Amino acid sequence: MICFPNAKINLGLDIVSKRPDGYHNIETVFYPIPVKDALEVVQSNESTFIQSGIPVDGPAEKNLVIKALNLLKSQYDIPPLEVRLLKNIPFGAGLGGGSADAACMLKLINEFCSLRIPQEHLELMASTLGADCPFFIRNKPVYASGIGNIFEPVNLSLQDYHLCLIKPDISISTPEAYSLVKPAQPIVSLKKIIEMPVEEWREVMFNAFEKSVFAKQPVIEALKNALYEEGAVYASMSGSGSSVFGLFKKPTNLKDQFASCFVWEGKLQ
Ligand SMILES: C[C@](O)(CO)[C@H](O)COP(=O)(O)OP(=O)(O)OC[C@H]1O[C@@H](n2ccc(N)nc2=O)[C@H](O)[C@@H]1O
Ligand SMILES: Nc1ncnc2c1ncn2[C@@H]1O[C@H](COP(=O)(O)OP(=O)(O)OP(=O)(O)O)[C@@H](O)[C@H]1O
Repeated sequence: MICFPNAKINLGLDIVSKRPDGYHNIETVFYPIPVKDALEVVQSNESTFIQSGIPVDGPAEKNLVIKALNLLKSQYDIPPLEVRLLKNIPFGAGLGGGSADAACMLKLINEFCSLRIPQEHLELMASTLGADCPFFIRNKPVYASGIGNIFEPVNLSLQDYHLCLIKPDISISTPEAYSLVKPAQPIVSLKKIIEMPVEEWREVMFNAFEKSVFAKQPVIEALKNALYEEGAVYASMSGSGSSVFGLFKKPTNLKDQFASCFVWEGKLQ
């Protein structure tokens, strides 16, 4: 059985407060994007893990896919499986690729082994694997609060827009990015801002990580500015970086211009 874990972008992100557990309450809008890994499970005599594409550092048991499998194994009877992961989504990018893989693994095994775990329970299990993980169980545009795990539907479709996503050869550590931001209650909630026309987002919507990440890595800010110069209606860093994205009314062809970066261009769904 095979599935294709997709990445996300954050449309706006406020870091509202620091919690006693060290995490931060945030508000953001998650939007799924069609940049995808491939994840396959096959019944086997022994448990194996084969990883290809962009190499993920560390041993198999540290991979979020295997962490998700081991979490299920601790609660359910799962036969030995061969797991294959083809990694295309860059990490250290703010695209939630590892979380997407973990959430897809939970859903895949739920189906493959007919475990019948309800969605709410899958979301709870996912939240133990990472703050971004529960979103990928739903994988629909949502307004998120809490640590990014409390969801409300948003009436938002970007199907008419073309996405240009650029990840420079820089990785950002998520804990470090959080530690550099002073939390603040937003003046206007993102819940209201997201209802405005996309053309107005540039003036009112922002990602609270940008200021400190741009100060440390000015290249990322330069990429965002370049997207506006190319005609983006809205451009932003995603999550804690280092990727930036632009929403365009027309298809873009910027691969050659940013040849040293990972670039993905295509229509949103
Ligand atoms: C930046 C975002 O991608 C925005 O969607 C997420 O908030 C990050 O989510 P994630 O990578 O799944 O985060 P986790 O793997 O759970 O946490 C990594 C580290 O990030 C920090 N962290 C994460 C999420 C959050 N709401 N507050 C935090 O302070 C914590 O230091 C934590 O130890
Ligand atoms: N399946 C996986 N895919 C990607 N990274 C993984 C995976 N499993 C474990 N990791 C580890 O997670 C780290 C990447 O996490 P990180 O949070 O920086 O990346 P991200 O997927 O871009 O998400 P974020 O949106 O939180 O930035 C990698 O350095 C790697 O060691």
